[in-house]
Amino acid sequence: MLEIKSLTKRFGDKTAVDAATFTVTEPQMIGIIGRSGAGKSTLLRMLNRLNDASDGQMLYEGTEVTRLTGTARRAWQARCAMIFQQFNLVPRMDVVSNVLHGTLNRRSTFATMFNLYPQGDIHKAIEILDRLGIAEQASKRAEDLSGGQQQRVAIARALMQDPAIILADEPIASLDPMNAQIVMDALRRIHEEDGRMVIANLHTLDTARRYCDRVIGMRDGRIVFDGTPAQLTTGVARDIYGAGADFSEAATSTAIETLGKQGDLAPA
Ligand SMILES: Nc1ncnc2c1ncn2[C@@H]1O[C@H](COP(=O)(O)OP(=O)(O)OP(=O)(O)O)[C@@H](O)[C@H]1O
Repeated sequence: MLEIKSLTKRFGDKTAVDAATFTVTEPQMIGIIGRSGAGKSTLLRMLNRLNDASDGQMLYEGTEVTRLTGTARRAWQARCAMIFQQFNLVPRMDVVSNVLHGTLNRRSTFATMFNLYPQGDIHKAIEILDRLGIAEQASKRAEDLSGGQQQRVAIARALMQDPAIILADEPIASLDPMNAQIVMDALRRIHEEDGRMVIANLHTLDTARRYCDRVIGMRDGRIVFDGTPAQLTTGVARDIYGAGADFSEAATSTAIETLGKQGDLAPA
């Protein structure tokens, strides 16, 4: 169980996240939506302990994550792996080595210096790449892959840590609609098949509706909606985005929906 209690982040006199409070009792796939600057990335970065909270608490299975330091903090960062909009791979390194980087925090400095990976880890990395449909890219340099393939490598690197939670910060914002769908499908499958919690910042409403069990809406640092996609009416969405009567859901939509409607790809 993940409990977030009044989690707050201030940068100077700017409150980026203002007393965020929510509980996740079972592994769900959660989408966080809101306009640019609403505090979505800051919230995710606090969950992963990349940013320290200014106030509030976060507990996972009863442990106060907000207080962890040193090795315990790094162990937490492995339990909740993070993926980013820009993939954050090492561009000139081959795909499988990028994936094996996901094991860095449990390897000795010596092994890291000489790029020594246990055979078991190499097999595991290939298996994960295979599961994500990109095993044949294993020996290529990361920079030679498409954006969608690179994001799947980043997901594979996250899975190497066997995380309980995957945090995804705008995972499809740089992708074309087809690759966006492939990446979201992969995250959904990982959630369903492995029972991992997925919390994703999404810049489009339709993606959150389509893939998530639960949607959290943020506005000006505060959580202003927490419910199911069905409860996310156009009126609620208008409030979250702080839009006027002329608000159109299409304005927050990527072409994923359009693609689905055209019947080019089966809906997830
Ligand atoms: N390191 C920082 N220093 C100062 N202010 C920051 C910092 N990081 C974020 N902020 C501010 O905090 C607020 C929330 O930013 P955040 O990036 O969390 O929003 P967001 O909802 O993820 O937006 P976007 O979708 O554009 O990334 C913004 O006003 C931003 O300018």
